[in-house]
Amino acid sequence: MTATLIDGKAVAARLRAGLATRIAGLGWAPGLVVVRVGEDPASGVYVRNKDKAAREAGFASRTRHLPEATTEAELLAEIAALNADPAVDGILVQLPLPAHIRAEAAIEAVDPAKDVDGFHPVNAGRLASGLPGLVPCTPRGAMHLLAGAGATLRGARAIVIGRSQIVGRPMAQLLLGADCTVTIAHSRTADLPGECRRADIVVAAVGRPEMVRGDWIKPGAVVIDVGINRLESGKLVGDVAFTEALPHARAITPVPGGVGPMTIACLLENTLEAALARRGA
Ligand SMILES: NC(=O)C1=CN([C@@H]2O[C@H](COP(=O)(O)OP(=O)(O)OC[C@H]3O[C@@H](n4cnc5c(N)ncnc54)[C@H](OP(=O)(O)O)[C@@H]3O)[C@@H](O)[C@H]2O)C=CC1
Ligand SMILES: Nc1nc(=O)c2c([nH]1)NC[C@@H]1CN(c3ccc(C(=O)N[C@@H](CCC(=O)O)C(=O)O)cc3)C=[N+]21
Repeated sequence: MTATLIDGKAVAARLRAGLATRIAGLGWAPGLVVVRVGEDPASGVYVRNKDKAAREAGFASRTRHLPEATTEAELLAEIAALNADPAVDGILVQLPLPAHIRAEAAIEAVDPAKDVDGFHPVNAGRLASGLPGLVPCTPRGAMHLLAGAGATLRGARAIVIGRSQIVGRPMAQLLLGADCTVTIAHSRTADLPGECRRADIVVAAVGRPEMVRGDWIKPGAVVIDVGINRLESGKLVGDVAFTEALPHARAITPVPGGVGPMTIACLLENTLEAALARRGA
């Protein structure tokens, strides 16, 4: 067997085109503001890509770039102003923030109704309670890819490797909501290869290049590789040893071109949803 490639770039392009069509029919533009503080170099690229994708789909998108020396109080005041601005439907505070600002404080300052990252504890709590709310973009994108790959979720054994607030935990909640039997693995998990070998669905969100080896993949499993790791050579690789996994998996996402583009498309999907909900449309 050799795995089918799950083309996240193509699925994301279709999703964005669908959003563009819906926005063109609205007669008004949903507003997205990305707040960037300081000069984290990777953030520069991500923020530009988000802004470009948002504009192309017809959103009113702008980036608020604050200097590295911005205090936590100043950032919170900026977020409060965006919360109060009726033209703003979605607010994303780009992470990482400078070390002198507490990320939790910034996340909790965002109006949950405008929290298009889905990171606010109100939205995390809604997800964990099975209630509607804004869902984090990367896990949401991963669910779209699983659906597109025709993966059977009900009753399937799924493993999520990683338990971060932004990827692992919400991913596990979404899989649980889709009736998977979910294992959440992390750095203290005993026998990670053994846990992985039982799984019909593998979601790797660790941040360790090619940690998941080919012989950890159950024959016919569907593999979603969230990891984005830049090697010293400059090459981007995932958390899964891609070439090794190919003969075992039924379908697998590449890095790049897998989950990453879906994260941006789902940010736009969340922004449209937030806009429609806020405006009672
Ligand atoms: N494609 C996309 O759009 C996105 C990609 N990413 C990428 O996804 C990856 C994960 O991101 P994020 O969740 O923010 O990372 P975090 O560093 O916040 O979390 C990593 C998780 O992996 C676990 N872990 C670390 N080492 C091991 C190990 N040896 N075995 C098992 N588990 C381990 C940690 O466990 P513990 O909790 O015990 O410390 C932790 O739960 C990164 O490569 C990141 O770049 C992130 C966001 C979006
Ligand atoms: N508040 C906040 N929300 C986020 O969602 C958030 C964040 N902060 N901080 C950083 C991480 C990372 N992230 C990515 C988005 C797109 C790609 C992406 O488009 N990747 C492409 C290109 C990769 C490349 O060439 O660099 C791909 O995988 O094909 C990757 C990673 C969002 N994040």
